[in-house]
Amino acid sequence: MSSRLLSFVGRTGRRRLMSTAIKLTTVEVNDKTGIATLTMCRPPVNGQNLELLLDIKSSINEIKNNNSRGLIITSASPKVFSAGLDILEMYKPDQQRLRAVWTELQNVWCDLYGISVPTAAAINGHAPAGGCLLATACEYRVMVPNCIIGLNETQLGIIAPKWLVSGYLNILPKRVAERALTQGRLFTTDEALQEGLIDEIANSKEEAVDKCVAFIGTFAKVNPVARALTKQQFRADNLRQFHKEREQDVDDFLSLVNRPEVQKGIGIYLEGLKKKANKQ
Ligand SMILES: CCCCCCCCCCCC/C=C/CC(=O)SCCNC(=O)CCNC(=O)[C@H](O)C(C)(C)COP(=O)(O)OP(=O)(O)OC[C@H]1O[C@@H](n2cnc3c(N)ncnc32)[C@H](O)[C@@H]1OP(=O)(O)O
Repeated sequence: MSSRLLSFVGRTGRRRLMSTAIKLTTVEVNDKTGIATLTMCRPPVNGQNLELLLDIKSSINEIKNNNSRGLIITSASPKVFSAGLDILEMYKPDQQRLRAVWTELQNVWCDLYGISVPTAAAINGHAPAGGCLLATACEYRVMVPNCIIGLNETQLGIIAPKWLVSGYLNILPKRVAERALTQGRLFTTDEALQEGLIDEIANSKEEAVDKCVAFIGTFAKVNPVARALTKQQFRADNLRQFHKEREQDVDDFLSLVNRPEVQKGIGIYLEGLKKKANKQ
């Protein structure tokens, strides 16, 4: 939850500042289906800063505890599912906050990847890097046309750690994954469908959500405990490996981000993003 200062004029005519908590995610449970929709609401691109990651984690936990029959993750932004980590968190960073950001990204991934209920991503816009991470942690993906999805880290001169890649490897044949990762390839919606990175295309967010609901509905007659244990069996090795390496992974991330040449690269990358946005 992020807190913001709201200014208002009170009865005395004096301006007051009030700190309010603003949630960057919402959870809506459909009474009929019992399926929870987790929506990311951090405009313009759902950049994953510390507060968004904390809110995603708390929403996943809420869904774990409210007996929902499934989880759909989507975005309130009209064009972007999530642009991945908020690059501003990595530029001239506060060290403690940077550590917390990466730790919370890890937490979000392992909570979403490991949750027992069926999960699906209604990818209603672009999903590079950390956006792709969220989508590939789910069991099913439906995407709108003319968008991009993929792990582009090598294009940025950085290496995606093993746990970040493991969702990819669950979905894509090893050969396709290796090539895509070494190229830092971003797939168009059509390419993603062709390679199996997404399961279906939908013409709108609503249709994408409906298709996710239909996927989760395929488990209606399956014993939920048997389903959950089977899912766990498939995912346990990746999670075990992740828990072994997670602390080292945070240290590696910090030392990478703090390198002067990486800081310089991030600065240039941010400038490029801003220039591109200003041209539009
Ligand atoms: C050497 C450089 C490296 C940079 C990272 C180094 C980190 C090292 C650590 C290793 C860790 C490995 C794991 C990383 C996981 C990640 O998630 S890294 C994040 C990678 N994400 C991206 O590369 C996506 C960049 N964004 C885009 O490609 C596009 O914005 C979009 C396709 C998602 C959407 O396009 P569009 O709808 O046209 O919006 P824009 O006009 O581009 O953007 C609007 C607005 O948002 C700002 N913005 C976009 N993405 C980010 C972001 N990830 N973080 C922060 N801000 C972002 C963009 O600058 C615009 O802002 P203004 O309107 O100009 O203020």
